[in-house]
Amino acid sequence: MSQELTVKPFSMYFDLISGMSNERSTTKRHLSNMRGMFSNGEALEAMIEKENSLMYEFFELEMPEKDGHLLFGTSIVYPGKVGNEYFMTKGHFHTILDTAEVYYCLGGKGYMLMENPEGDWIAEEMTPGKAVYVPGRYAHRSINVGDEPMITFFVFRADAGHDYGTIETKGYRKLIVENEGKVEIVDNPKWGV
Ligand SMILES: O=P(O)(O)OC[C@H]1O[C@](O)(CO)[C@@H](O)[C@@H]1O
Ligand SMILES: [Fe+2]
Repeated sequence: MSQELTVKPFSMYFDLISGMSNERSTTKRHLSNMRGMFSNGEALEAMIEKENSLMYEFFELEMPEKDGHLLFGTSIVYPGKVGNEYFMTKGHFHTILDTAEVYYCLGGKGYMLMENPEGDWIAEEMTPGKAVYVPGRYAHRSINVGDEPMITFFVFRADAGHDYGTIETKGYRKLIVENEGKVEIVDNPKWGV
């Protein structure tokens, strides 16, 4: 029997407020997993020394990595800042670059920051009820600019894969920072360096 026929219909419960499910455990990314991702590396190290707290967590279902399957789950980004930069996910391109993803915001306030290799970028605001379409070719990163956890539900092609290398080496073209109490999108001075 081919692999794709082995997945039976199933359902999974997610709490609408917390985004959590009691049916699985989450993948967790603590401050120490985010080394190299923030412009102020010293601020990050100082925070880690005090407490290596949780920055975000998400459900990673096990699905056959084959076209035709979809992978879904929730992601919870906690509030906070490293220096003046808001807590965020690492961000990634899909390994199969031309595969899209949908995010639906359940709670909190933030942005989906997207950019493609051609240099186009956009920061789409995420508030409860907002669905964001991330087209193929766009790297995507969730950024929490509020005081509450930012919770999203996501769906993407199960074989899309995660390419972290490009972001880890080049960074993002834009940063989302706090400046005098306001959210600002600024150029990343270290981009591509
Ligand atoms: O892969 P990152 O950038 O660490 O962010 C994790 C999020 O991205 C996803 O891979 C979905 O694109 C989720 O599994 C998770 O919510
Ligand atoms: Fe993705």
